[in-house]
Amino acid sequence: MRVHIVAVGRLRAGPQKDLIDDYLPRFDRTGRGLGLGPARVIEVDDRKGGGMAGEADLIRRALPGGAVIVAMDERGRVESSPDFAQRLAEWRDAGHGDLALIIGGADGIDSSLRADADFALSFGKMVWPHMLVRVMLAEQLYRAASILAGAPYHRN
Ligand SMILES: C[S@@+](CC[C@H](N)C(=O)[O-])C[C@H]1O[C@@H](n2cnc3c(N)ncnc32)[C@H](O)[C@@H]1O
Repeated sequence: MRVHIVAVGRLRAGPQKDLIDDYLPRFDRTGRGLGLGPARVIEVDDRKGGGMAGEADLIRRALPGGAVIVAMDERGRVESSPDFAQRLAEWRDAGHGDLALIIGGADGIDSSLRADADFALSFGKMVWPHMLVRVMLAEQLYRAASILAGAPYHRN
């Protein structure tokens, strides 16, 4: 199952990009034997100032057809890392070829797009900066693959 992190804004070179460039290849390597990956980041940038609706349009166009759609949303469901790993495995086992995880911009994800998502995943009730959510998601994907592979990265 290919993984697409669809995110608003451009991430410049720096520590956050370095972490993503570390975690996603680790996810790819660990997930390869599990039918997970590769993972990539698709950045969308609404330069025309269309607000959340404009961003939602760009995001919709970037979504692979038939993908499971997950909205990253502080109002969504909080899960343990093992539960998230199990959820990925269930989507994979159900035969889904693509998983898209959407991270909104400063104003969040347009309500119509949130309503269309198959699942809303929360990293807790606090609102995090979207660039940090990218890093956290990349790490949780790697952690999930490690859990499913029985690798020692995750310790309870
Ligand atoms: C700065 S936040 C925008 C928050 C905005 N107030 C809203 O109503 O969605 C940017 C994006 O980061 C992600 N995000 C921020 N905090 C999150 C959390 N606790 N759990 C999951 N995603 C989060 C969401 O995708 C959100 O759209």
